[in-house]
Amino acid sequence: MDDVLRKAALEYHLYPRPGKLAIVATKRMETSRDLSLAYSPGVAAACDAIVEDEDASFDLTSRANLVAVITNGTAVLGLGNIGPLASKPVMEGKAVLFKKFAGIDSFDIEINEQDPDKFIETVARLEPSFGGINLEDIKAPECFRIEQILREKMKIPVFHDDQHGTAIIVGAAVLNAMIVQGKKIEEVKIVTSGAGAAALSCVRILKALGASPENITMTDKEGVVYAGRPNLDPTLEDVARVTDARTLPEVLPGADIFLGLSAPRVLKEEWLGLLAPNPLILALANPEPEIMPDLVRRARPDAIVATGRSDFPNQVNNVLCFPFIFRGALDVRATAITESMKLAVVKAIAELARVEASEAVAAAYGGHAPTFGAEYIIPKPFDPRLIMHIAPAVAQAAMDAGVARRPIEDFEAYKHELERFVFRSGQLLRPVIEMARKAYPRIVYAEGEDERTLRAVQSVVDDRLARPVLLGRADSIVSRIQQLGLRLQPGKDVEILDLDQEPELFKRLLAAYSAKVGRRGTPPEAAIRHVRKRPTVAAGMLLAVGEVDAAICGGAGDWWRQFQYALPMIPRRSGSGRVYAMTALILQTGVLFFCDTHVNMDPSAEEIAEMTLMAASSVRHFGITPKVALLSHSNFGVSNSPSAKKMRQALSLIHACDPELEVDGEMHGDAALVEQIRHQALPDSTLHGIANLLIFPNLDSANIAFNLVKATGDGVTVGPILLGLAKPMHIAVPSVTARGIINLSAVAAMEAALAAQK
Ligand SMILES: NC(=O)C1=CN([C@@H]2O[C@H](COP(=O)(O)OP(=O)(O)OC[C@H]3O[C@@H](n4cnc5c(N)ncnc54)[C@H](OP(=O)(O)O)[C@@H]3O)[C@@H](O)[C@H]2O)C=CC1
Ligand SMILES: CC(=O)C(=O)O
Ligand SMILES: [Mg+2]
Repeated sequence: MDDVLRKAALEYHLYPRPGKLAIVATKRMETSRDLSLAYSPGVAAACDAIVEDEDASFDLTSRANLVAVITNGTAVLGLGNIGPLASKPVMEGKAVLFKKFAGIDSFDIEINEQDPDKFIETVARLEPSFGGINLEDIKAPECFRIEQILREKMKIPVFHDDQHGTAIIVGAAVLNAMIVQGKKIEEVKIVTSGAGAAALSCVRILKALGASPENITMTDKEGVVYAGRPNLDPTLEDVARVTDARTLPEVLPGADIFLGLSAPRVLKEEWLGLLAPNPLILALANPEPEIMPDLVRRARPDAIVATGRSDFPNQVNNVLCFPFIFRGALDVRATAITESMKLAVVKAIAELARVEASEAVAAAYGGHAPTFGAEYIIPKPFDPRLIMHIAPAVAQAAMDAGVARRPIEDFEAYKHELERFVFRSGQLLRPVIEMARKAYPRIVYAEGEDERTLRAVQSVVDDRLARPVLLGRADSIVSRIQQLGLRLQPGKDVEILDLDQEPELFKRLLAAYSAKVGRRGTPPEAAIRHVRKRPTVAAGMLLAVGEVDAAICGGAGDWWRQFQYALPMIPRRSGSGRVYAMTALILQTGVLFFCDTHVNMDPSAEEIAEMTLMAASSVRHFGITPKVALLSHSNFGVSNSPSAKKMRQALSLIHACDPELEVDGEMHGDAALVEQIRHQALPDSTLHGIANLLIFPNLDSANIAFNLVKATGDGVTVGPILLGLAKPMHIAVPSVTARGIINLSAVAAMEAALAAQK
C-alpha cells in the first residue's frame, strides 16, 4: 500500500469520529410513556412472550436481523495472526458491508482466545443475542472444527466467510472463466498457493462443480501438499497428492488455474511462462495479491486475472456473497446454511455476470458498464442485482433443504421488499409501477441517443413498464445500443423515431406546432427549426397530437430552457393555467415531497392553494396519504409578514376546497417533521404525525431546502414532477441518472394510465 492510501485510510478511520460503526435506536424515546413501554414496566410483556415461545424473540427483539461478526484474529486478511484487537478494523468493516449491502445489523466481536474449545464455548453462549454467526479470519486448521461444532450446537446459521463465502465466489468466477476460455472444468489442471481455510474450501466447491481431484495440487509454506509429508495436518490428508514434486514452480507447468489464497508476491513473474495457454490466475490474498495484475498482463496477455481488490478488474472477494447469503438466510429464519444453498449462490452470481451490467454498476465504477469477458467474469460488489438474485435463491434453497423456520410464501412480494435495499425508490414507486404496467403506455424519450436514456429504457422494457419511443438519429441509436451491450431490439421492444426519415409525420407535427405558436411570435422558418432541432419540442408535439401517451424530456441542457420549450405545447389541467413542480426525496426515514422546487418564483396564496391540492392528489397516486405542512419562518401566527399572511390565507383557501385534507400551517420546518415541537406551539394542530408534503412560500426556499436535505440525507430523487399539465410530460434535470429517468418514466406512465381511465 502506498503512503498516500495509507494516510487516507487512517484519516477515514479517525474522522469525524473514531471507527466505522455506531448504534442507532429504532424506537422513539421521548416521553415518559415511551420509557414505560421500552423499559420497565412495559418491557416485561416482551420478556413474558419470549418465555412462552422462544421464536417470539425474532419478532420482539432485533435478533431477526442481527448477525455477529466473530474472530479471534488468527488469520486476518493476509496479515496473519495479528490478534483480536488489531483485527477490529476489519471486523467493523465487515459489519458496515452487512449494513450497506443488505440492511443487516451486526456487532463485531473480537474474542481474545486462541484455544479452539474455549472459543467455541464463548461463541455458542452468544446464541440468544443473534440471528446468525459470521466467523471471520480464523486460521486453519482450527477453523474447521470450530465451525463444525458450532453448527452442531447452534440453531442459527454459522458461516465461516473465509471458507464458504470465498469458495462461492471462486466457484462462480471459475465457471465463467471456463466459458470465456472455452475450457472444461472437468479437464483443467488446478494448482493452489495456500492450503488453509479459504483454499481448502475453494477446492471442495470446485470438486462439487466437476473438477477432478487428480487435477488439483495444493501448496503451502512448506511447499507441495504430498502424501506422506511429515506432520501433515489431518485436514490435508484428503488433498495430499502422490507426487515427487515439492515446490510451487515444480507443479505449475501446464496448470490452467492458479488459485492463490496465501500471501503477497508468492507467484513469481518468471514462473508465469510455465502455465498452460489461456490460464486463469486468481491471486486472491488481501490486501496484496500473490502477483500484481500488471505483471501478469505483461508476461501472459492470454491470461484472465482476478484479485481480491476493488482497484483491478475481476474482484473475487467474499463481499459479493456474505451480505446477501445472510439476507436470504435471515429472511426465512434458516437454522443453517447448507451445501445446496451455497451452490444456488454460485449459480446465481455466475449468471449475473453473463447478462449486461446495470447502469447503477456503471455509475459506481466511473460510468463504464462492463460486458462479460476476460475483464469481467464476476459482477462488481456494487451491482444492485446481487441482493435481488442471491437472497431469493438462498431463501428458496433453504426451503427446499428443510432448514427454513419461516418459509416465504410470495416470492414476488419478497423481491419487491428486497428492492428497498437496492433502489430506495422501489417501495415508493411500487403502486405507481403496478398502475403503469396495466396501461402499458407509449412514452417518447426526447433524448433518445443519450446513454442514460438507453439504459433506462432497457429497464423500462424489462419491467414492461411502457412501450418506449426513442427520438433521435436511427443509426446513432442502434450503434449506441450495441456499444452499451444492451438487449433492446429496435422495431420489436423499442421504437426509434428519426424525424428526418418521417417527412409526413414531421409535416403533421409542424402544422400542429405552428398552430400553437404561430401567433406567439414564432415565424414559420423558426417553427421548422424548433421541431427539427429541439427534441423537447418534437417530443411535446408527439404527445400533443396523440402519437404517444407521455413524454420524458430534458437531461441534456438547461432545465428552465427545456421547460420553456415544453410550455406552449401541452394544454393545462388547472383553472389558472399554471404549472407547478413537485420533487420527491426518498430518505432512510421515509419520503418527503417538496413544492414548488422548480417553476414559480413567488406564488400567490391562490396559487399555493391550487398547487397544494394538485400535489396532494399526486401524492395519493403513490399510495401515500398526504399530510401537508405549509411552511414559513413564522409559526402559527407569530409573524404578520406578507409571506406568513400568504401561507395563512392559502390554508383557508385549501380548507374551503378540500376540508378532508390533513393540512396545517403556517409553521416552522421542524414543527412539520416533529409532532411534539408542533404541539408545543399549537396543541390542537390539525396535522398529526410527520408531514410528508412540504409546501414552501417561494421557489428559493423550496429549492434550497430540497437540495440541502438531499445532500445531507443521502436521498433518492423522484422528479421534478410537473403538476398542472393535461398530459404527462416531465423534464429531467441535467444531473439525472438512468435510475432517475426510470423513476420519471414510472410517474409518467402512471399519469397516462390515469388519463386513460378518465
Ligand atoms: N479474496 C477473498 O475473498 C479472500 C481472500 N483471502 C486471502 O487468502 C489468504 C489466506 O486466508 P485464510 O485461508 O483465511 O488463512 P489461513 O491462515 O487459514 O491459510 C493460509 C494459507 O496460506 C499459506 N501460506 C501463508 N503464507 C504463505 C507463503 N508465503 N507461501 C505459501 N503459502 C503460504 C499457509 O500455509 P501454512 O499453513 O504452511 O502456514 C496456509 O495454507 C489471505 O491472504 C486472505 O486475505 C481469504 C478469504 C477471502
Ligand atoms: C476478504 C477476506 O475475507 C479476507 O481477505 O480475509
Ligand atoms: Mg476474511
